[in-house]
Amino acid sequence: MKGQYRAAANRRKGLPVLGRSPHGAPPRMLTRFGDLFQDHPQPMWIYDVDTLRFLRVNAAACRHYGYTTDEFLHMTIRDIRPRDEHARLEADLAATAGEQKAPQSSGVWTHLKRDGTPIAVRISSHAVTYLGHRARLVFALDVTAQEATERALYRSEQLYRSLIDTMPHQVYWKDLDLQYVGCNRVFAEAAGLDDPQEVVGKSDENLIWRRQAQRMAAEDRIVVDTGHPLLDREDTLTGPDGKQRRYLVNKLPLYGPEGAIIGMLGTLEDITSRRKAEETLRLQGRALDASVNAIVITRQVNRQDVIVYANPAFARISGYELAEVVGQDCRFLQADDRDQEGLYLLRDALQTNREATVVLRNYRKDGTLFWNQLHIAPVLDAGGKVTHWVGVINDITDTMRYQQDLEHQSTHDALTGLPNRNLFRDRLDQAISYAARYRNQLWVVVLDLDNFKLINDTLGHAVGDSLLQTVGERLRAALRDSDTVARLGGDEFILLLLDQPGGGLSQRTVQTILEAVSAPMRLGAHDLALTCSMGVAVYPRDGETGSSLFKHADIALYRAKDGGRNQLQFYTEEMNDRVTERTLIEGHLRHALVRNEFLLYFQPRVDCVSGEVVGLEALLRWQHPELGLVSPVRFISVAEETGRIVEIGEWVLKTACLQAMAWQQAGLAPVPVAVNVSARQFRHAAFVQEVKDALEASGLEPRYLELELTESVMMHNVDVVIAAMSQLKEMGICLSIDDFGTGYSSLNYLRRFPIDYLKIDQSFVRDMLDDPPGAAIVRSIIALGHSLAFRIIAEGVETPEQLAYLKEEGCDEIQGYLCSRPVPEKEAAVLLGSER
Ligand SMILES: Nc1nc2c(ncn2[C@@H]2O[C@@H]3COP(=O)(O)O[C@H]4[C@@H](O)[C@H](n5cnc6c(=O)[nH]c(N)nc65)O[C@@H]4COP(=O)(O)O[C@H]3[C@H]2O)c(=O)[nH]1
Repeated sequence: MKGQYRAAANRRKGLPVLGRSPHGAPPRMLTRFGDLFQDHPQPMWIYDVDTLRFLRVNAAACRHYGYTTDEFLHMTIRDIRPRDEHARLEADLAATAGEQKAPQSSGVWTHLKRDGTPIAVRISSHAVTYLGHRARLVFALDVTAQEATERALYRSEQLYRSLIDTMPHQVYWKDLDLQYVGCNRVFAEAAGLDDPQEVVGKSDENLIWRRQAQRMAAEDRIVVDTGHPLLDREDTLTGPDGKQRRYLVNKLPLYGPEGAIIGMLGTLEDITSRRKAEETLRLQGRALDASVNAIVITRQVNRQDVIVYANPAFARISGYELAEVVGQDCRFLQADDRDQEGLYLLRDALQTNREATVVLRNYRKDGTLFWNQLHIAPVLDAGGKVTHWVGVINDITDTMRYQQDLEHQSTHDALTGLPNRNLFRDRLDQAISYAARYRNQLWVVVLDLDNFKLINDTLGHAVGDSLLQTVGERLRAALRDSDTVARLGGDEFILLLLDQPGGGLSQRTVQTILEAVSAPMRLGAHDLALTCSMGVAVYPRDGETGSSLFKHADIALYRAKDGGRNQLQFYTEEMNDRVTERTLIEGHLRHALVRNEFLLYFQPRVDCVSGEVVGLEALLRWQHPELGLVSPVRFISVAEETGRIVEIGEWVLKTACLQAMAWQQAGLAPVPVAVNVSARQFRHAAFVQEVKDALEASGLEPRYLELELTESVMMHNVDVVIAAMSQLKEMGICLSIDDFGTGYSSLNYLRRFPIDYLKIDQSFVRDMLDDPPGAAIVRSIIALGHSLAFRIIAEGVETPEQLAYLKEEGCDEIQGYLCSRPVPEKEAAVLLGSER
């Protein structure tokens, strides 16, 4: 009873109830044990192996865990464990399920105090039977603090190890014998070792850089002996691949806890790539500096492209000192010249981060222009973002100047510097579209210098050239800035006159130009008075396109020249008709010879004194099936222009000779036949031979052939002409100058030519009786002609009064309607027959 009471009391006190003695009284030993259990400073408890319920806990357990004994006795050993340890607990319980009596350690566990604080507890236990329960007595040693220290120590060691290992540099440490005590992973790798531990106990002689070992040892020795560190020294060492690598070496003394040097710590930084990169940078920098192209690097700052670098070539090209431009926006290079196509392209490239090449007008510090072919390229960072722009400036001023020169040459006349035909056409086309929009007029004036060829041939090309230059300058000066004067080539100029508000176009405008050209000019030793002929076509009346205005002005010019030069002609529709007719004639003329459409008429020449027929002039006629009998006035000039006159002339020569011979053979009076020879025909190389052939073929004696040449024949290649004339003269052929007075040969000039007759042009004869100066000209031609021993023939004599006057003035022969019109061969034969 007493024992039962005591057990109950003990239970109430939380004392262990270890079972009863077989006699029912609590054994003394248990009581002692109970005290020991209860008072033990280490937490202890007994739990039921089947229910896991606490059966007894000691005071230290209550203190440590914060539960009362009662609370413990209502709990299981699961309740003092965090959830995540439950599985481990079950596994442990299963493993210790046997009735091992021996104490068992089951390691360190996490328990929870009543307030939830986790603690690390080392558990050891052994099986007991407690009050009939299968139970375990548990000793719980709180190792939380110890664990924390160990963990911290472990972590610190780990940290230190990983710190050293993650360092990009090689780290090693040696003892006083200069043997390696440790190193990091990088060092081990560089030394060709698999693990840092392998270095321990080794010296440099055992490692791959053994050749440099002695030198390294000497350095190390200084550090450990003197305590002086060796800092930032560059060295070349053998790398794991056997290649030489560049290192930055640091060596420091290592001190022990007592402050004595116990070894040394070394670091090696592999700077091979850095040095290579530096070398590359140095070379690139040098290349930038030495580049002939200016190079600029910019960076965007506040939406401005600010220069951060410019090379010396930039300073040379731009004239700016580098210090002046760094920090500046590149815009200053364009000054105020902002409206440039290149700038728009540049802006676009900058906005879209594209490379681009543009041409810009830039200005040097001194304000002079230079053409810049700029290539820009973005510089990207590792993330692909544009950080800078590189600009390569190429000074293409010379190229541009050359291009401009070429362009100028292709659009301007080299001699006068005036626009040429191409540029004129451009301007004309532009002016037409402007005039069309504003309903304005514009005038196209083709201008041709009269007798320029004569001046050029007689005074030389140098005089001719300066004459053209002077005319060019005068024309330019006579025109307004808005007008254009261009040189078409030779002595032909073309003007484009614009109708301007307050300055309308009038004949007076063109008259001013005419006067500007004809003002006397002195070229070297020569005083010249020049005249010109002009043809005008007016937009829109005479044409709405450049080419029609061109063509019509040209037609008008022809008319001006035809009309006796030194005049101005406005284009008319009728002129176009003439051109149309020329085209028609030209077409038909092609077939005239082969179709045998030519024939000759003859006009007698009569001696003024005797009244006898002293010669016949052969005059060409063209009998065309559609055009009828075509006058030579209509077709000779066309034949001359097309060159067809050569073969036609040859036909005339042959036919005239044959006819003259036929008349002679028919017993008619043998008189010379005069044949007209055009300048172009005469210049033909085979002309003299053709004459010989015609005489031979007909059998006509040369003295019965006369050749009528115009003054123009004598204006070119004078020596060649004289030589040909002399040959003809030697053959016995007579030569005459036709239409004398209309050309520009002076009588003095004529002296050089072997001529027999001068034929006074009919225009003088026609007017001489009504026009005293005309009569004076006729008189002087006769007088001067005679003084040079020429015979004088007057052409176009129609009236007895004219004949009387001419006779009185001593004219030798006449030709004209007064005697006879040109007549066909049969009628001519009659005239000759009547002479007999
Ligand atoms: N008003 C007027 N006219 C008169 C009178 N007497 C003669 N005529 C015309 O005056 C022209 C004289 O010939 P030309 O001065 O050599 O002028 C010639 C000559 O330069 C050229 N021509 C004619 N035949 C030939 C030829 O075979 N070869 C070359 N190259 N030219 C030719 O054509 C020109 C014109 O020839 P045609 O029409 O035959 O015109 C002829 C003749 O019909 C007159 O009293 N009054």
